[in-house]
Amino acid sequence: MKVLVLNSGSSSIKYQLFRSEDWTAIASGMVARIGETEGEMRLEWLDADGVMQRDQNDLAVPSHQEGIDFIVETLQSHGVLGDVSELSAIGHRVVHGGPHFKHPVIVDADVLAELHEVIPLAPLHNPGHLAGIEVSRKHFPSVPSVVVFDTAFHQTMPPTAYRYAIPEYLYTEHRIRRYGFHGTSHHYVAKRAAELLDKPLEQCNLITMHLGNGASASAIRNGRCVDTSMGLTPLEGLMMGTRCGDMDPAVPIYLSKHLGLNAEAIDHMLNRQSGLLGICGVNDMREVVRLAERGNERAELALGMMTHRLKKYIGAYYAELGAVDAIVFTGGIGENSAEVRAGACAGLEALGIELDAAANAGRADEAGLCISTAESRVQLWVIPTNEELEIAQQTLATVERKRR
Ligand SMILES: Nc1ncnc2c1ncn2[C@@H]1O[C@H](COP(=O)(O)OP(=O)(O)O)[C@@H](O)[C@H]1O
Ligand SMILES: CC(=O)OP(=O)(O)O
Ligand SMILES: [Mg+2]
Repeated sequence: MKVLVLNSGSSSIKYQLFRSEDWTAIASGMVARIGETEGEMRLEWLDADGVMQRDQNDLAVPSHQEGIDFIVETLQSHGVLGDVSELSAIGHRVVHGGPHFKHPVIVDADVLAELHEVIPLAPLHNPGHLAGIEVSRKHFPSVPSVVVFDTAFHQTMPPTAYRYAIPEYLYTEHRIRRYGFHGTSHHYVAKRAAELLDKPLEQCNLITMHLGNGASASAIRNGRCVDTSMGLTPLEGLMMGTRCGDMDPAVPIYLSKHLGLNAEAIDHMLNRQSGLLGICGVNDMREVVRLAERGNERAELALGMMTHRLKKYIGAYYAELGAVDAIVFTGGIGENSAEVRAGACAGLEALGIELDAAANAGRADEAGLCISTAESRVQLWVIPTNEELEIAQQTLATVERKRR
């Protein structure tokens, strides 16, 4: 049997098709630059002889709807999806589950209505997710769709970590609190770290750093999340590609009062024009590092700001946890940028955090890469995330629980 996973982001859709017997990815790919004049489409799949095939083009993809139509049609035209009766379920990443969703659920009319309600809490992400669900229900009306939430793993946080120090009714009536995101990824790498540490997850204290376009850190005590850096929305916490992360909450008030910006303009500025992009004009970390190496001062500052804040969160979460078995780096930046990892760990030797520079220069594959010295009290690991695999496994488990 097969499980298809759609991970629709703000401007891209990543997908993988798994064979559930052994969780082999039999197809994977992405549609990116949705809404731009040139798109980017990549597909890799195993053909009938088990040989990996590739296809790519740069045709424009006007919307998420068309992107998903395109994915399904491409999979079908290459014979990868085959007989629809072989598809057990479709798993969808949903960034914000709001206050209601603590576990994955099978989509029905009530679930769809609740998802529409939480769109304002994740405006960059949730509209794309809904398009994904609607289009896959159109193509495969008989196949259950399951939604897996980024917020779910963080539901174990205590109120001391998830409440904001604002009037109580904002929480009780409006559910304004810290939710946290990238939970599927934090959970996946935490499980992998436990395997690598050779301990049950329930006995591991970890700090996990998911550093992609969006970035967040989590403090994990005995395998459960006790704090995370993102908040009501994915804007709080670390500095990101285009998002500002932490700052004085008076800044938006100042922008409104003294620069005359309305809510829409402030939202756009802080979500899409800030972060690395706001400081040095580019948001791709590869480009930031290249510019910084050539002595570009704005890029040096952007890199320095990002690693300064990573270090602050490592220190804060270390203090919260009291003892830390390992710090895990993942996401496009965490998996690939030795500069960012080195900057985040520099000067933390007194905390028992010792980076091995030669190991840090290596490449992490699925097995994970240990980048701490043998003496380091806290192990440092690079562990590639696989949100799609985690979603596929939770999707199948959800459908099977329903059948029983
Ligand atoms: N070799 C690399 N060195 C540094 N940064 C990288 C490298 N490869 C990818 N990245 C960065 O990873 C980020 C994207 O991360 P990813 O996890 O793929 O994003 P998303 O949040 O969209 O899933 C980009 O900032 C990109 O520059
Ligand atoms: C929640 C979030 O920030 O997701 P992404 O990193 O995919 O943008
Ligand atoms: Mg991501």
